[in-house]
Formats: sequence, C-alpha cells, structure tokens
Amino acid sequence: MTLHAIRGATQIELNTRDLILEATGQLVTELMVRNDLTADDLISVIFTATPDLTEAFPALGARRAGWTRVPMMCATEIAVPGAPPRIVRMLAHADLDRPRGSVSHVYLRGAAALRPDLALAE
Ligand SMILES: C=C(O[C@@H]1C=C(C(=O)O)C=C[C@H]1O)C(=O)O
Repeated sequence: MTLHAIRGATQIELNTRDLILEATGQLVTELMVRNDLTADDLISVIFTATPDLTEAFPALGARRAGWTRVPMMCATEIAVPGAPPRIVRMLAHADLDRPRGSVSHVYLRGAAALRPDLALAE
C-alpha cells in the first residue's frame, strides 16, 4: 500500500449553505469516481474555503456524500489578491495499492482556472 495526496477544488456559485454543501458533495463524489476510491481508502481530508464562503463547513458536504468516518478539517484559504472567489479546496490523503502519481486531481467549475495543467476537459 502507498500513501497518496489527492487535490481537488470547486467554485461555489453563491455563499449559501445549500450551494456549498451541494458543490462539495459533487467534488468529493467526482474525486472518488475518477480515482475508483471508496471512503474507506481515505486517511484524512483537509478543506479550505476562501473567506467569502461562511455559510457551511465543506466537511458536512463530504459527510453527506458518504465520508461519515473520515477525519476532516476545514480552514480559511489565504485571501491572495486576484485569486478566484468562492473556492472550496481539498487535500485528501489515501492509502492505495497503486503507484504514487497514478491518481487524478479534480478541479471543477471555475476552479479549473487554478490549475489548467491538472483539470481534465469537462
Ligand atoms: C492554485 C491553487 O490555490 C492555492 C495554491 C496552491 C499551489 O500553488 O499549489 C495550492 C493550494 C492553494 O493554496 C490550488 O488550489 O490548486
């Protein structure tokens, strides 16, 4: 087994509880699908949210998507001038029986602009 770190990010349309939870659930689901993962493969997950997202913890969206027993943490992202607004980011640590570097990082919606080198064509 090998420890992997998997990145993800998505942009939230508006700072509302429902939209934060829905978009975070979509992000974690997409990450599991693209990497053929289950929640049991995950060791821990860190979420950050830009300071303009205050209405919900992204971890709750992940729990609603099935990550009920995954240790998670939420934090505020650095407010770098010019960085995209309303972004939820994640760093997931997983223990997988596959080579390091074989995972797919997931950048959805407006977050794809953060790392065009990583974002798959939607
Ligand atoms: C570019 C991003 O935004 C920030 C910059 C990062 C980087 O330069 O690696 C990683 C996470 C964020 O703090 C990103 O989320 O990928």
